[in-house]
Amino acid sequence: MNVHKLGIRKSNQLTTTSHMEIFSIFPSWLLTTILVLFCIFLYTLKSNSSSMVALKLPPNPPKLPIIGNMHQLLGQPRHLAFWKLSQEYGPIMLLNIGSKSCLIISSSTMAKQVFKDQDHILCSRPISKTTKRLTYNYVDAAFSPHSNHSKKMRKVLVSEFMGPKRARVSNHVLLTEVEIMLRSVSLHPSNSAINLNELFLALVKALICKVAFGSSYREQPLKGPSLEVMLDEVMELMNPFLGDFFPWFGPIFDQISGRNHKLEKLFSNLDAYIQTYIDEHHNHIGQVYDEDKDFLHTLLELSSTENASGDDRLTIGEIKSLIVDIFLGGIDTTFTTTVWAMSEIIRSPRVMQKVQSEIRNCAGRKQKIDETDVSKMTYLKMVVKETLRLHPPAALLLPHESLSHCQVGGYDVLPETMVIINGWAIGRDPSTWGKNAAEFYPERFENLDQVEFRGGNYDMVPFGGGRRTCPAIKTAPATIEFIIANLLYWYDWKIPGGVKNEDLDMVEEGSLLITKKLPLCLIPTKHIWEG
Ligand code: HEM
Repeated sequence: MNVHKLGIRKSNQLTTTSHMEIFSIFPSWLLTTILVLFCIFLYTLKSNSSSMVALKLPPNPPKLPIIGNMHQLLGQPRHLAFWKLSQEYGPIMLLNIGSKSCLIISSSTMAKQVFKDQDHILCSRPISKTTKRLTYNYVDAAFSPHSNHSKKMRKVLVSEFMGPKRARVSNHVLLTEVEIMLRSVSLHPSNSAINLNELFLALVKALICKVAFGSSYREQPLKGPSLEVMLDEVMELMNPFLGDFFPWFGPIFDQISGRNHKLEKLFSNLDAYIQTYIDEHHNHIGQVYDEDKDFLHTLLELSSTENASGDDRLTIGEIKSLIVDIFLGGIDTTFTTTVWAMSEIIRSPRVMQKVQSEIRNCAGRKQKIDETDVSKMTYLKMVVKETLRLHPPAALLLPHESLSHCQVGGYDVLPETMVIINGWAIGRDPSTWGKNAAEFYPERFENLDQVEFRGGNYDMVPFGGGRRTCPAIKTAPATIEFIIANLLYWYDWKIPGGVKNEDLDMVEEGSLLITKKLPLCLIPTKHIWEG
């Protein structure tokens, strides 16, 4: 009994002592803090798990462990794979590709919510190994995640490359390059086909580079690969690296497969290409009149302490990244659309006849067509619009990314979700465009004045939308109209080999940029005016 009592007492004593010891080691305020923090932790855990339960995520096709939905995208162009899935799962879907969640948008209603209602949240860009490297670690305008810096760079690009200051030069360069193109057509052996892909690529490349580098631009670089070779490599490397989606094992495969090495080599070639122009411009910068300054001159001025201060001053990396932006954003998109436009026109004798007579009537008999003539060519504008509806060169635009949690179409979208807008599917949606959605029919725009590239309804989105809209939304169509107007004014065109117009091959190729698989080769005949 005593022993028992003693035992109890002893154990009580022990307990009391150990409490005392704890209190002596940890002061009471610390223990209280730990207790409060623990309660907050439990509460957060509970509220997180209850909000997880309450989340309403978009429809998600069945997925496999580790790779997620990747197997559903293999072996076909991505815009087609997404479109097929959307037929089953709807205009908003959530796919998992490795570690990334991707929201796939396939209707104008959903696109409107992304570009308008939630634009402030869905305006960022996902990071990837290729874009990070080619943009000098995201100091550019086009591919950087949303930030004050990316906004600043977009402003510089828009005002200095596309703004009114540069418009005069751009127009002059366009006129000159179109003349060069027409001369090369006139020198072509008669009755033989011209490869219009080559013709348009040379024109657009010269146009962008002459506005960027001025008269120092050379068609072939002094050393290293040509710009078009580098652009082809960019397109290949823009396809995601495994490491972008599978951070645990992907980087090893990227290393073994040689993709990392390819990217490094491409970057160093592209960097050297731009550096040559920077060196040349540095050598002459004091000797150039204001009116002769090209884009690169202006950027270099903005990098000097005399002309810019603090945050406004550009670094050499920032300058190079803006040049990369206009190369990647401007050349292939414009030249590919011109090829599609000319292909659709030649395929339909009705459209050809109508657009050609408009062009010839509006311009009348003259030596040169100018911008004012083209501004009157309403049917030609519809033809270019219809081309961009059916063949948006960037079928999936550029991916966006969510900055924080938001809702689209009543579904929850979590932070850091990649948002892919299927511009190709939106432009061909029969619920918007009717039964003849897949047909090339420019007249559909006659009564649809409100369907602008960036109209209120997002029925077609070849230039994207919201704050990341393509800054060339007005200038690029005007350039294409001008090229087509000139080709059709001076020449009549036919397909070689007796192929019927409607049988012209229109097979698509590519995943980021959807090009015509076979080059467009046509025979020109100089137009003879009657009387
Ligand atoms: C037919 C020609 C063109 C088409 C169809 C086109 C299409 C696009 C598309 C779909 C985007 C992504 C928009 C988004 O994320 O929502 C984009 C962005 C961009 N484009 Fe274009 N583009 C064309 C011509 C050009 C040209 C000529 C340039 C410059 C010389 C250019 C520069 C850019 C830039 C800098 C961006 C990034 C804008 C940003 O993220 O803020 N594009 N373009």
